[in-house]
Amino acid sequence: RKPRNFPPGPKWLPVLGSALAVAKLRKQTGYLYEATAELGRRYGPVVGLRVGKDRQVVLCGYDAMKEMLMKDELDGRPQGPFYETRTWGVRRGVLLTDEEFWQEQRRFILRHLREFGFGRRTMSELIEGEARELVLSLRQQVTSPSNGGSGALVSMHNLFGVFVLNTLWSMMAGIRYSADDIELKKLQNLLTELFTNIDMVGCLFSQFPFLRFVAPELSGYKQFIYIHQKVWEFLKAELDKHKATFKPDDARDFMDVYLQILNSEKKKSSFSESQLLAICMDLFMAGSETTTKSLGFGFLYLLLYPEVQKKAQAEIDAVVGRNRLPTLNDRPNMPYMEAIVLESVRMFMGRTFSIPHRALKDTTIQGYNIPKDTMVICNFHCTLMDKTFWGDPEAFRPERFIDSQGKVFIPDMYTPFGLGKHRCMGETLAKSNVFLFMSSLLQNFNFIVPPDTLPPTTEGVDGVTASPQPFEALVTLRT
Ligand code: HEM
Repeated sequence: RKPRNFPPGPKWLPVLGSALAVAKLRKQTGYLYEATAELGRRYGPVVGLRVGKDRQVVLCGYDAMKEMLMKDELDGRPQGPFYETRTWGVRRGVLLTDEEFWQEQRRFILRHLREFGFGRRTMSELIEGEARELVLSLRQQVTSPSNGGSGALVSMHNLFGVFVLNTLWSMMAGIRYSADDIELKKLQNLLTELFTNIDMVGCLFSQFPFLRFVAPELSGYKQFIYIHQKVWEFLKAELDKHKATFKPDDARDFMDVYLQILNSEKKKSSFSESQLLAICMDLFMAGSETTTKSLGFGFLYLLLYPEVQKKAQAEIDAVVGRNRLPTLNDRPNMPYMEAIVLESVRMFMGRTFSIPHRALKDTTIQGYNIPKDTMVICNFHCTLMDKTFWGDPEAFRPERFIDSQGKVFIPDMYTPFGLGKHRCMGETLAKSNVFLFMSSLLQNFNFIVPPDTLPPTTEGVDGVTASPQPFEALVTLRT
């Protein structure tokens, strides 16, 4: 039964709820974000759904999103097998936990990651180092005699993964992976596969939990467990190495600081070894896929909009020159590059949702009743790709973020990192990564659509977060 004054939406059928209506629209439009945006056009900016056991509210407008993100009683995260199985039966980590447990852990992570550079000068140096490695590795490919020294065909959508992860992992665990690390590559491929097969609102086995037992493979349960086990084993091996070399008075990275707390008598009950592994898993997942895909979409559009590439290169030449790589200190003087970063993230997040929230008690959004335990999620497509607001949302036009004085201007409607207390913890790191990786590459190389091939499609691959479809660029050295 629909609760009284619940947000409007498609009819609820027994057992399935509105699952069929959503699935039909998804088939027609190709994407879950498009399907729910269509429901927003039909029913208004607050759409009420039931998918299997889950009561879901999808927000399709800025006012509704802002109201939700700023309300404490909507700061919960969903519960159920999907959110518990990933950490072996109890919700742990920081991405999908709530209330006191989450507050304590979020505060601790932010405070201590800062000690190792997060948001500080050391972080810029780390990213600059990774950008340098990326440029060197691409230069080797481009100038390789096997390519006749005249450029190389480079697979762009997965070029950045390891370099992006290294900027976070150096602070978390003091580790820098090589771009050819087979184990890490395997793990990243598994994660990409997982992210393609589930949605931000869950998947078949989370909405119809009995399917775990009757159709473990078909419902995605088996794959979900397998991939989480692999990630867990990978992180556990790193933790074991840390424990073997741990010195109580000499914390080398975040893992060590956490181990210090675990060894101390004063530790609070939310701290445990499995919580440390869950934090690592959350940051691993939240930190690398998002930034990598923003870079992927960014370069895809730079291929499609060569004039944007030229304008960016002119700014880089004027501010940085060619004798050194860009640094974060150059950023205030490079509004066009900054605008390209904002536009790349818009193109990525405009194809996806926020992380789901949960009502901690009965409340309202835009006058509709939201009963306790309802899942509430923002459809960022409706704000970041809103035609009425942006005019030409499908176009890659960094100029939209530059005001008449040539300064960067960010409208309120631009909220790809969320708002309120759950706001993304990695916003500064992510934007700095995209800025330095893009500007360092554009300073040194030209990226064009390979001759005799069609330009890459802007159609993404649906999933938890959208990815660009695999595409290649012909990369040549700038002369
Ligand atoms: C372009 C890159 C990124 C985008 C667009 C992005 C976006 C978001 C969004 C929309 C949320 C959800 C806010 C909410 O639930 O209300 C979030 C949460 C989060 N992000 Fe990011 N993110 C990015 C990169 C990163 C990076 C690099 C990290 C690594 C430190 C990170 C760590 C997190 C964490 C831990 C949360 C959960 C925060 C909480 O619930 O308290 N993100 N992010």
